[in-house]
Amino acid sequence: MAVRVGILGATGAVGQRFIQLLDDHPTFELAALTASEESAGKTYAEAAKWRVNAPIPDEVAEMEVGATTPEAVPEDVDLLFSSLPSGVAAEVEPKFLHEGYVVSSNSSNDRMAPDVPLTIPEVNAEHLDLIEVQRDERGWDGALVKNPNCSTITMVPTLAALDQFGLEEVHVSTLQAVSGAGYSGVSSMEIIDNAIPHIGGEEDKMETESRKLLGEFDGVDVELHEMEVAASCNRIPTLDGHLENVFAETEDDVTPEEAADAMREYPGIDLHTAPEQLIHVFEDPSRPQPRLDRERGDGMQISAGGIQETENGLKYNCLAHNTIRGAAGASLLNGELLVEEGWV
Ligand SMILES: NC(=O)C1=CN([C@@H]2O[C@H](COP(=O)(O)OP(=O)(O)OC[C@H]3O[C@@H](n4cnc5c(N)ncnc54)[C@H](OP(=O)(O)O)[C@@H]3O)[C@@H](O)[C@H]2O)C=CC1
Ligand SMILES: N[C@@H](CC(=O)OP(=O)(O)O)C(=O)O
Repeated sequence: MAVRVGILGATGAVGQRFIQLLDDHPTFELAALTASEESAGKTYAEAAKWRVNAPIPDEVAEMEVGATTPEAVPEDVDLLFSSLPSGVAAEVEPKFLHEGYVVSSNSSNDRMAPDVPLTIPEVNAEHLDLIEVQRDERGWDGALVKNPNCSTITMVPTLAALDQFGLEEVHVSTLQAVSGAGYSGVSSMEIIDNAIPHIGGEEDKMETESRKLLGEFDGVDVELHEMEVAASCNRIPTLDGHLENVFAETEDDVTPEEAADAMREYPGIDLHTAPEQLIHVFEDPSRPQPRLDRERGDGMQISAGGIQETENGLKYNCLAHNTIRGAAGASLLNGELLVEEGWV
């Protein structure tokens, strides 16, 4: 049976990716679109500055955009995807949760809240049971689930694969695409012929969210993973696809071959939007590259390569599409997991 879904913040860059990914989805039927007061009342085609390189699906172009309030969303909508600016989401999402909506959110507010599941379905699906705790503590009939930050989600599946060797310390340096900052986030004069060695708040997100994602859930709390994570985040002039250089220290000795096997064999999940193989490992040390590899698995696969031994562990590179696996695709996959596990 079809699951009726809506998108909060549907006109934005991530909202547009949701629309692209929901087109022809086998179970999700798009039934509501919301945005700011400025867009409310317009058709989607009038309200959205469409920038995806495929046309707006015909049936979506003519849909009316509503205000981002529970009253503007039909009651029979089962699941909401949220891609609002985090300040707006912090104010608005709780209103929907009080009204009983289940919200799969990409916005960064509440990701580290102890009673909010922060999930990558292939990595820590069991954290979803935090919803019980959340409902008890907040009195919500609905449920709030978050996906991690785009740079975090690029690295964490590779770390999950290496955790069997005892992760102790992780250093990561990122080369992040401009789409991560949104359409007007970085001006062309700032970024062409340049690199910017600072992205506000990003390093802290990578250092904390990764430890929650790999943390142990005991049925009540998530105990953060003990590894130390230090991140350095940089913006470079690519359009999509975050590339990261990771240095991982492990308790046990691990060869590059063992690490590559662990990544290749890390299990995927049987959900519509999930790639068949979660991590693709390149032998060619010059891969992965953003332009060549970001679309692998329809933008949902993680790529890794250049795995080498260091004194205390390994170094390697990884890459993912930041607005698909790192944003809309991540929320969509969490939505599919919520349905699969019976929360919707
Ligand atoms: N993981 C990643 O790579 C990325 C994550 N993100 C995160 O996703 C979220 C959305 O980002 P992005 O799509 O780039 O943002 P945009 O600015 O492109 O879109 C924001 C959306 O929110 C709506 N909106 C803005 N203000 C309000 C308001 N006061 N009330 C209701 N709706 C409002 C906008 O509507 P309107 O068109 O009417 O203004 C629009 O639909 C952010 O939290 C961002 O940090 C973003 C990019 C990439
Ligand atoms: N900060 C990310 C994008 C982003 O918006 O992240 P978050 O979902 O944590 O707000 C980038 O610039 O590439």
